[in-house]
Amino acid sequence: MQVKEASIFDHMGNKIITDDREIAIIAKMEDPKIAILGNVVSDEECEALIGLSKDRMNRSKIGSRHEVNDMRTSSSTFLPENEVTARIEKRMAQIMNVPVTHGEGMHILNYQQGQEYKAHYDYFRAKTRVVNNPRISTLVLYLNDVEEGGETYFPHMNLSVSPHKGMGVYFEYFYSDPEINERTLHGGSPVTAGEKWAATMWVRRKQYR
Ligand SMILES: O=C(O)CCC(=O)C(=O)O
Ligand SMILES: [Fe+2]
Repeated sequence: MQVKEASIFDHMGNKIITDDREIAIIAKMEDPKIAILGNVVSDEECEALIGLSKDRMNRSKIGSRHEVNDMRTSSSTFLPENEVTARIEKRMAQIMNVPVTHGEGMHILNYQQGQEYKAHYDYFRAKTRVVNNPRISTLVLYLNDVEEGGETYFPHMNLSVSPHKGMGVYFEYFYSDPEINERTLHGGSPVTAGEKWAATMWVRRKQYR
């Protein structure tokens, strides 16, 4: 008998009620669970996060050697904790149904026209050693309306999520069936007009901070 694997994102109904905001569940799919969410952050919060990031952006680094790579041409920064980031991280943790201390913090991404993040996995695929505290889930928030392009796409799922200010996409990849995890391959399509601002929270299985 095929037993359906459990999701941590076990919200029922059309909305998620957090301490300070009602989040809309716009769409979801299973195996892997992917959910499109609305009303995650207010316009003011989006603008505050962009404002806090503007002077901190660095060319994104990826991988354990932290090399600049064509995989990710965007700029990014981890925001230090303050009142705004703490409030939003707490909300993101409630949406993701995990303790906030399991989150890596809020990672802000900026894509200028032509920039992209090629298809990748958010989980670590160490072949030589077991990962002690693996990543299990991701929530990407869109902080502005992108004129054209900049979708988050999942090539194995034939799914592409358009970036709209205040909305987000959740997905998880801790399934015991590796094939399900591999379906979370995703990327940020090139921005073809305008720019894109996004905030990512990656969550670990155990406490991280
Ligand atoms: O920018 C996006 O749409 C995707 C971002 C992403 O994949 C990540 O931050 O891990
Ligand atoms: Fe990612």
